[in-house]
Amino acid sequence: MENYVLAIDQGTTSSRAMIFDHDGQVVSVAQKEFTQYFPKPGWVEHDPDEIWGTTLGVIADALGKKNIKPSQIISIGITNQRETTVVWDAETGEPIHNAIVWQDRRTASICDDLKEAGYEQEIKDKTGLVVDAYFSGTKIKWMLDNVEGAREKADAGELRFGTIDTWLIWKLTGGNVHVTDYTNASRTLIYNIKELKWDDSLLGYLDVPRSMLPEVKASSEVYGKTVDFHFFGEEVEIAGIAGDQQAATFGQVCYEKGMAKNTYGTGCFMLMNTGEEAVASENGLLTTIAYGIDGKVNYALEGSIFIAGAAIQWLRDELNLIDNAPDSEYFANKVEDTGGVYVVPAFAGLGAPYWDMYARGTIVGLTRGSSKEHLIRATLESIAYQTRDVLEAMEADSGIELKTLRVDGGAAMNDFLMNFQADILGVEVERPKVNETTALGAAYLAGLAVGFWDNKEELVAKWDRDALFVPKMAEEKKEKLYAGWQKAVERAKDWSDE
Ligand SMILES: Nc1ncnc2c1ncn2[C@@H]1O[C@H](COP(=O)(O)OP(=O)(O)O)[C@@H](O)[C@H]1O
Ligand SMILES: O=P(O)(O)OC[C@H](O)CO
Repeated sequence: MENYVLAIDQGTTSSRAMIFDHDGQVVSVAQKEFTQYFPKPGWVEHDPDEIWGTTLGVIADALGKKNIKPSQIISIGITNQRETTVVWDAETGEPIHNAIVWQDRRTASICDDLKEAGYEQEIKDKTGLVVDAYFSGTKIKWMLDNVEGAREKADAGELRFGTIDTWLIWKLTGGNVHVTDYTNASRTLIYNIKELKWDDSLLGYLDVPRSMLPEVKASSEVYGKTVDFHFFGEEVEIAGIAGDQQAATFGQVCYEKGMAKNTYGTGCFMLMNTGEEAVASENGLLTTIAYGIDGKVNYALEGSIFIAGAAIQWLRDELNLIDNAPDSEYFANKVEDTGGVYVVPAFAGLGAPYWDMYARGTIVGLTRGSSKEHLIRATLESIAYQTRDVLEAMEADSGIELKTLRVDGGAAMNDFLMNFQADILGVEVERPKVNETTALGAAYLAGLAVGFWDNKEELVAKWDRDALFVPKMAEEKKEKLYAGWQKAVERAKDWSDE
């Protein structure tokens, strides 16, 4: 009977299970959306139990659809929305609060306090991150300070913290294993990415007790086994962990220094492998761990864009301009251009390279003739412009001029967007046949750990191109359009005073 690797891809809006064969092809997939809670403007929460429930559900569905027995699953890889923070009671396993999601802005004032106290440079030097509400550290502090009794319990060693990988592994192993990997730890604001350890000074600044923290491991090794009860009678090894953007980098086989990928999902995240060197950014990017495998750690420069595909969901759900995301391509193609309209989707502030927690969404350039089609096209184009902002920073920081950008994720299926992306970057854009590179990367990590695949070279040979988008736009037009975008961004900055 054939063996497979199971990848669990726990994303911002849905949980997915994907089963891969030895060729790296998707054999079965199941997906379930879950509830997004917006208790106040700028706040975003998930229910950790619903995340767990949907995860178990999609595993069962993916197996059931193709009649695959759990005994055929050789190992499990986990990849996850990053930074999203869960704190639970070690004894009961009950979360003390909803998960605070990466997009949540409630801790902006904690970040301001850290900056005022003069910790910004030290935090950047140690963690590779900027001080922003995006990362887990301030979210942990908020929970300990605001949930009744939490601080006392944390001080007594009775609470556990985890990003979503850690939470799922805790549940899958029946509360036996409390781990994370380098990539997820590197998003917390409390982990020293050069010394590879939780940092006592940073923990002190945020009042986070060390007893809450998971053990940090490589991205590809056996962490533990599922308990029988949850995994339908089988104990299966959990053998891969990576944050979703790092997993996509691994699935896109960007193993060489200078290779980069951009994933167009809820947000948009470009990562460039910088090899074994942690390159400090001078231009508003993050330095992060790409993966840790075979006793070595590879670093990446990252440009994190908070809102990309989510802006298309906004067109669909809030403005009711389209019935589904792919329709955006149809409407965008009905007009020659946006008629001068720019949409800056700073719904959750602006991430790289601006890092403005107080920016908010803006539409500029409207005239009496502006139409639904113009607005839809401008929203799609905003994803490409944000990517150019990040690419410029990345080329400046790395000194590497990118020839080709590998793309993936839901919105990378939009050919209009990919053509415009190539045009506005002046760089070729290539899309692989397996667009689910996030899950694929997690599967590769889990498969390598148990010998299902031998080495990275074997994986490189499996990468196959679906489409190549070549830049065609005249230089002058490209730069004029981009200058308009930069002007629009200025209008979105520093808007909210909450
Ligand atoms: N054809 C499309 N054109 C534009 N956006 C799309 C298209 N298909 C999906 N999307 C957007 O991509 C996102 C889903 O991509 P996915 O990779 O599943 O994201 P995530 O893992 O963040 O949930 C949604 O925000 C959706 O609006
Ligand atoms: O769930 P995604 O794919 O939108 O990814 C979210 C990122 O990990 C946030 O850092």
